[in-house]
Amino acid sequence: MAYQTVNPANNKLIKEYKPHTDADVEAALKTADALYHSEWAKGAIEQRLPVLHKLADLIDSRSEELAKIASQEMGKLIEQSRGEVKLCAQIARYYADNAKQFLAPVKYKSELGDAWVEHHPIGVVMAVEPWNFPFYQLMRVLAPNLAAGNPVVAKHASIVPHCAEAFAHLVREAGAPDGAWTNLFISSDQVAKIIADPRVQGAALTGSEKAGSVVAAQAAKHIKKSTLELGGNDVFIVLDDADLKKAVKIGVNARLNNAGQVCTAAKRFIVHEKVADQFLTAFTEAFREVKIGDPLDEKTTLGPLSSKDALETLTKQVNEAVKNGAKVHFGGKPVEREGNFFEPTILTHISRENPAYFEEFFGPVAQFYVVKSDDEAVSLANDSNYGLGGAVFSQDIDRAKKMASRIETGMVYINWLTDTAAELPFGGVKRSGYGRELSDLGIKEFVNQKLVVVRR
Ligand SMILES: NC(=O)C1=CN([C@@H]2O[C@H](COP(=O)(O)OP(=O)(O)OC[C@H]3O[C@@H](n4cnc5c(N)ncnc54)[C@H](O)[C@@H]3O)[C@@H](O)[C@H]2O)C=CC1
Ligand SMILES: CCCCCC(=O)O
Repeated sequence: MAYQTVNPANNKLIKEYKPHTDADVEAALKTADALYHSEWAKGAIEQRLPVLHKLADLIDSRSEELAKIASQEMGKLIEQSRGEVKLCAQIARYYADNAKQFLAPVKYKSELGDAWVEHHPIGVVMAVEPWNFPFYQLMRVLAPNLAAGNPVVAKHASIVPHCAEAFAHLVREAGAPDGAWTNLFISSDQVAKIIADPRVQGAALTGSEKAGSVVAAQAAKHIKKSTLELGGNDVFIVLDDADLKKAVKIGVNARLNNAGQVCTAAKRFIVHEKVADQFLTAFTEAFREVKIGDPLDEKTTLGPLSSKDALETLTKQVNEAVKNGAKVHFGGKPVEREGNFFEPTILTHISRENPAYFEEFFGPVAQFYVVKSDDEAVSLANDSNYGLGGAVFSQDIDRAKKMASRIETGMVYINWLTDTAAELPFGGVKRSGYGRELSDLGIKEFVNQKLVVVRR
């Protein structure tokens, strides 16, 4: 796979990056493994945390430059890229401030004696990351593992090499030793070899089910732990007592943010029949007002998809959905202009026999369903192979909480879109993957939770 920066707003090639050789990979593993066996990784956590504080400060001081790199490389609106960069600094600071407490020994009451669990790094971790949040996806792995003492070798998506390199430079400039984070422009086969290498103890992947299944199988084959953050087909449920104006505003953002290329984007809009027409009218009006354009233009509200492939995939999916009976209520096709732009789209009348019913649309395409009851909303929500996030809108919080508990996903937001924050666990169930990133849960995914007992 060629590592290239191509501007998705005009498909102009900006830069090609030289792939890393097997010798480069060996050198990276050697350095990372040596670091793991050093005092820096195995010793007191206090020596590692200042790097995260410094990294956060560096990111803040270069936020505009970093935001531009992301927008130019994968098409995210410049304001949303600024938000992503800010979030990365927050994640770095969060672990700098909290990791020591998260990894402190935990006492256990036992007849056997004084007992406690210590938390130790396990070794080099392989990170395989996607293009949709080109900095956030890297920081989600770096911050907890650097705090814990696990060196990371990272393979980023081939369409965001500039982001990958900029991130690696920032980590080094923040004072991280050689081997703490190594970016590798490598192939899938080289990833497989790294995962098989005895110096590597775990694999973290965010991306498609296909990639997740392959990487997790490789890790399992070598008895190594993996975490998977995969696709989603998240619901956005609007009950008959919802604040409709709020639900529409948040719903539009939940579908169109990052041109809809978010694993936790609202994808299936499930609306109570009593308010369905009102909601759909307002939702459609909001889609009509979208301003399609260059993501670097502050006035743009819908940018391009990340690549030509992504546009082709989405176009095929929508055409297939219509062929199988879905109705295009709004939009429905690529925009006639240079770049990878797709119209904000609303599909209705999707029957369970339509393959689209079970598919994730990784773009600005909303599926719209009408239900008669809460039970029907829940069973429709759970009739999915995915289980990542979801949102419930109702002014009766108890009613919404009951529904949230019944939805089979890893995250549910009430009267808000499925969001993310350093202090909140992120992850799903079913074919959306397993494991959690961020929060106190994320830092324990790749540590040895070692029991020590002193016999009285
Ligand atoms: N959960 C999430 O946050 C994301 C999910 N996705 C899902 O992935 C789909 C396609 O997006 P892509 O970025 O193309 O995802 P992808 O799964 O193809 O790529 C994600 C990462 O995995 C790597 N990869 C792919 N196949 C691999 C293999 N066999 N061995 C090792 N590494 C491999 C890619 O190079 C990239 O670094 C989207 O439609 C969406 O469903 C994409 C981005 C983010
Ligand atoms: C703002 C939500 C971040 C989701 C990251 C993802 O698509 O994996």
